[in-house]
Amino acid sequence: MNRISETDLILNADGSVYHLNLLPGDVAGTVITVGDPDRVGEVSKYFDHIELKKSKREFTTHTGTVGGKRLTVLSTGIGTDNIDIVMNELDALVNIDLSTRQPKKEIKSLDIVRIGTSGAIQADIPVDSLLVSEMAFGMDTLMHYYQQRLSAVEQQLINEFKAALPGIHPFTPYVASADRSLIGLLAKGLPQGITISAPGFYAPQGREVRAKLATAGLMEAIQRFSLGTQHITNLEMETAGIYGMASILGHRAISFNVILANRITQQFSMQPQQIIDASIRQVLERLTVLK
Ligand SMILES: O=P(O)(O)O[C@H]1O[C@H](CO)[C@@H](O)[C@H]1O
Ligand SMILES: O=c1cc[nH]c(=O)[nH]1
Repeated sequence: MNRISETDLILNADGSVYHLNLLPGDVAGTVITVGDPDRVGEVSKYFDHIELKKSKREFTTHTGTVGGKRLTVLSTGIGTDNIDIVMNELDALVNIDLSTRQPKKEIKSLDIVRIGTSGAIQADIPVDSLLVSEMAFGMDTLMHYYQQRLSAVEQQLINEFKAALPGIHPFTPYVASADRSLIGLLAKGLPQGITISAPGFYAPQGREVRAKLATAGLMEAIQRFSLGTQHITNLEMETAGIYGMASILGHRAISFNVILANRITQQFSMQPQQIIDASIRQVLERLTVLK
């Protein structure tokens, strides 16, 4: 195997990975990702013990333990361009020998659990509820730059999307899925859906403030889209990238969406911080089943 060069994988002077600023021992086998750096402390305040706090740019990391289980919570910032960095650098921390710059013989699989906020696009999904992304459409371009092997269902989803929105959506999205075993372990009793990870918060999620939307009817067409009985349930900005990168690198990923807005009923949560806090507690409780 070729040595990975100094410009393909950049390390800081202390040997830490370039953006996350972390060393291999800093990361637990289960990593909770959140978008907002301020949410990292909102998760780690429930840790019994915090062993590490590091920060660089939008990437804040706390590692500690809850009930004897070691956990890392890490902020990704907004968008899948950051997810490209987070997933590659997390993977390098566990699967590349940073001194020899060679991939390790035994490849390790991380459990990556996103706790993010999201807007629902079906009227019957209540504001303040928690929803798990079973699959996700990436409306950005990240996974088009990687070799991605699609399952039959993922390919069908792309085909159906192209057929249902001809000339309405400007390009073909990519699709990626949650890890089935994590869905089985962590999602019991929660609604599941198909998430759209959008490359922006405003027009890419159908919001018109002053700048005009290029395509009338795009959000309505997305809302109507179905694969059998499944619909697109919600919009956010990272899940498809996390699922796509986890799948090609051999990690398990699952994304929990705290529904703060319903775009159809035009409601926004009256108590977002309390709802996010309750969701964090619920997800931490669910994580106790992981080894
Ligand atoms: O609450 P987080 O995790 O940041 O997630 C959602 O909120 C941000 C937009 O406000 C985007 O990152 C979107 O995915
Ligand atoms: O509507 C929403 C709410 C949270 N995050 C998003 O990306 N969209």
